[in-house]
Amino acid sequence: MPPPEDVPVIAIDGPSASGKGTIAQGVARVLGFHYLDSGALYRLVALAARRRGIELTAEQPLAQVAAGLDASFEGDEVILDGERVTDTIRSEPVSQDASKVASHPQVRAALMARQRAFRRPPGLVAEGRDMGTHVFPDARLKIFLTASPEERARRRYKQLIDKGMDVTMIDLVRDIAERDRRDRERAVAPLKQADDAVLIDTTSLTIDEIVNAVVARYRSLTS
Ligand SMILES: Nc1ncnc2c1ncn2[C@@H]1O[C@H](COP(=O)(O)OP(=O)(O)OP(=O)(O)O)[C@@H](O)[C@H]1O
Ligand SMILES: Nc1ccn([C@H]2C[C@H](O)[C@@H](COP(=O)(O)O)O2)c(=O)n1
Repeated sequence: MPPPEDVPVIAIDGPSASGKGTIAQGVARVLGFHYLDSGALYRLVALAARRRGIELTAEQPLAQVAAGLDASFEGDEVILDGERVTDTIRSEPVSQDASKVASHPQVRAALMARQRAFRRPPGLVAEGRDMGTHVFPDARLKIFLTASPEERARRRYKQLIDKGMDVTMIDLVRDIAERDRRDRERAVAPLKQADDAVLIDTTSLTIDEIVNAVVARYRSLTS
């Protein structure tokens, strides 16, 4: 087994609904790499905390929840305390709660080793807000995805309606803006483009075009 630092990482960061998860999974599939959805971990902490009646301002109890999270990823399914929570963690209330718990430094610290453990041969595609800036600063390739706020709201609306969730465009535009502001303005590991990240505005690009562009750039670095 090579040391973790020898295992290549592609870090994909960006604001909500910019397409990070979709693109990261596509790139991982093409390259045969592992995939880390770091946002799911913050979502799981938020859901577990709510279920235990823990206030989202209570940093130390939240960090304990994060450190002891009984969660696993099985294919496309997310399991918490033995229960399938794949769709539950994607709801807008959990999205907002995840952004709140993620503002606590002790929660972020408690999740660090868990995220880094995903770095296994032959490689990892990791997506979130601080993959390139904090969790994998030595990533072989760093991508920062953006899209216009209107396009991101349209994508999220379609995604949640397709899952049968009851949402409105007006609420989504507000929720996305609020979450992005909180994620950008927090003191620790805020959402921001790493200095050495490649910026891709995905507003008018298809999923295939973006996946192909990221894979081509990665291969150009390694050939
Ligand atoms: N380039 C694109 N064109 C059209 N739809 C897209 C594109 N990229 C992603 N989508 C769709 O937008 C929705 C949101 O994408 P995704 O969940 O990957 O975003 P995300 O950045 O990971 O969001 P979050 O950080 O909030 O979890 C999905 O339904 C996805 O299929
Ligand atoms: N690396 C990460 C990933 C996620 N978060 C926080 C901030 C997000 O609003 C929330 C949910 O993430 P998503 O599933 O939308 O990617 O979790 C973070 O702070 N750092």
